[in-house]
Amino acid sequence: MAASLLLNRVTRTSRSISLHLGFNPLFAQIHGGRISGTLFRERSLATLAEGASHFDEMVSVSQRKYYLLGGKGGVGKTSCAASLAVKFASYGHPTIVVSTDPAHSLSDSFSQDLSGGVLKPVQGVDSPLLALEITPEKMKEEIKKQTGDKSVKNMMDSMGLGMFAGELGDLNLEDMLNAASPGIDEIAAISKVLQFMESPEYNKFTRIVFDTAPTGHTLRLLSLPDFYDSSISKITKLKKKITAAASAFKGVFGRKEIQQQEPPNELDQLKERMEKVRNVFRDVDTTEFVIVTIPTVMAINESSRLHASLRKENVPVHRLIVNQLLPQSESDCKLCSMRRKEQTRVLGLIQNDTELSRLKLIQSPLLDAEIRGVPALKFMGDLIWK
Ligand SMILES: Nc1ncnc2c1ncn2[C@@H]1O[C@H](COP(=O)(O)OP(=O)(O)OP(=O)(O)O)[C@@H](O)[C@H]1O
Repeated sequence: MAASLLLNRVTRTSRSISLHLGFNPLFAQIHGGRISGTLFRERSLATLAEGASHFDEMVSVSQRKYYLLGGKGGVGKTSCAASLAVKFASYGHPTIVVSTDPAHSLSDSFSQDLSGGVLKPVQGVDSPLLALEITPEKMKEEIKKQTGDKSVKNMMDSMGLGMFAGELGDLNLEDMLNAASPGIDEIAAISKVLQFMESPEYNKFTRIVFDTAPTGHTLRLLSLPDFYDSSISKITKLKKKITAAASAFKGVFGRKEIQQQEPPNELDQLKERMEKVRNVFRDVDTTEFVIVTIPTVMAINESSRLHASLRKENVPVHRLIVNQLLPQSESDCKLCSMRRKEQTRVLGLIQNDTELSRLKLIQSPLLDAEIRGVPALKFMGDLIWK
């Protein structure tokens, strides 16, 4: 799309952007020069272009791909995830974008109501693009229904089978589900998404983009499937013991033996879905975690630790977005030039960081307006995903 046409669409449809247009260096760059008396050098664009994302690789495969975007709070995860989803859709991939952050901002980012915990079509995109803001409370209820409302120990006690409860150690599902645990919110969310994925009506969606919660939550998300898996295994083992005990008890009183091979129950299904989550996270052919950061020492350090943890968990990571980079300008205020110097220094730190230097660096400029609405996301997407 011609830059001027895009600019017109942004101006028409995104009030917040158009209010700032006359002062936006990037929009100015697109027009090749002078706006509001400010001249922007051609080399600004050249510098930004160096940090290409190799989007052709991301878009070319027709099989389904999962992209998880994560990083420190407020760095631009939602904006990058939403812009990627819009870009995939505009390249013909039916796409779903899912927020697993309990503090959702997809609706704000798209400037549309996407709340309610159900998949909703995003307006203003040519190909199918659905968005989902996961409602953790709904999902917790669902898990509780599957595992029972009581703690496992209480349940065993009330059944007069307390002697088996030791098998479970300190496991208390109710506490686990009620704890203010973002990891559980996340895993519940992803498990819910997998449920959607299993349904044939969603088969056609070839790109699934996750806007994840800030770093700490996401790391818990990655380790939780294993925790759930072992917990569920314990419960299943216990259930088998109880079934065997009940069977012996009934046998003594001349009742028919309970069949040893039961059909899969809800716990088994939950376990299966946990395994799927774990496998999806680690599958190099289908999944990629994109780290989003900003050019500050603190954010870079956190991103480096995030990458180390993801690597340890065998989660595929190939790209690092450094967002909110100040574009070059000849007429800099003192603050801008000091910040730019600092940002250049931080980019140097990335190059020397043993974790982050392995990644493809994507440089994303700081725009002088909030990125809200599909036209603005398209604009941002064209700068990042190329
Ligand atoms: N490159 C950019 N230029 C200008 N504004 C930006 C840029 N990237 C993000 N923003 C703005 O910064 C704010 C935070 O962005 P966003 O919601 O995408 O971050 P986040 O990492 O998802 O935040 P949270 O951790 O709170 O979910 C938004 O107002 C967004 O429009």
